[in-house]
Amino acid sequence: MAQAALTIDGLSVDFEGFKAVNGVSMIVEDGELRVLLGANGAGKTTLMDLISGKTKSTGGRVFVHDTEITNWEEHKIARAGIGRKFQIPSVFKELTVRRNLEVASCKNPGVFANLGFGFSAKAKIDEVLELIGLTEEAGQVAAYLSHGQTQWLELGLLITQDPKIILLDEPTAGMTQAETHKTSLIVNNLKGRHTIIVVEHDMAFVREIAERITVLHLGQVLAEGSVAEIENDPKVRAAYLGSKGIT
Ligand SMILES: Nc1ncnc2c1ncn2[C@@H]1O[C@H](COP(=O)(O)OP(=O)(O)OP(=O)(O)O)[C@@H](O)[C@H]1O
Repeated sequence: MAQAALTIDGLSVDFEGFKAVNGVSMIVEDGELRVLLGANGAGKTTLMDLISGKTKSTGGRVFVHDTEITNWEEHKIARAGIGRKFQIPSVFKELTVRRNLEVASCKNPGVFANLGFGFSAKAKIDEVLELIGLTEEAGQVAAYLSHGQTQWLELGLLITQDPKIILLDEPTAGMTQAETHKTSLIVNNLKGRHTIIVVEHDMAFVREIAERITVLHLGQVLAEGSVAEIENDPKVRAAYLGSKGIT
């Protein structure tokens, strides 16, 4: 049976009486890709903030595998294996794509020490370049990348650090249709290699990547299931975008 990578148990946060996340429980298995859906204000970003330690919870618990990380400091949670990609990229614009990945790999020498220096480190970076679809741009200075390419490089920086769990906040925000499609190919390639939680509004993208979806509504879990189950769930249709359902 698959092992739980992330266990969230009754997680809550109270902002001066307002419960933005209210008793959320969910289990994400090793290698699973989980999509978090919900209307504006449902609590998705706050839940990601609670998992990554940006916001401290007022109730409930979070575990990475068997380690409880509830309300640890953000950097300690990152070290425990939770990597988060924000919409605002943190790439070094003056460095090439490959150099950016090399710098990121130095932040986690353990991964590369295991592989040995030199050829193996290069091979690992080549593998990441391939995964994020930037092999041809390896020698290009990051400043000249398109918005989509910059986002993929940012994802590459995260992968290079080998987190146990990757949190992606709206990875296709601001992307063209073609870039969104390529992002779905990249995310699909990551399936099974990494445990990933994606917050996303774009249903066309969600249909391309989703296995299991958790729907949040008013800070609580409203439903959990496959794309088809979620799209046909009357509770979800009623709560999400009024009576029009998910579009
Ligand atoms: N620090 C805070 N103090 C008070 N209220 C907050 C705080 N952070 C978030 N909220 C409120 O909590 C609710 C959930 O917000 P959150 O940003 O998590 O929703 P979301 O599902 O990510 O929405 P969106 O899709 O619009 O990003 C909102 O009503 C928001 O105004």
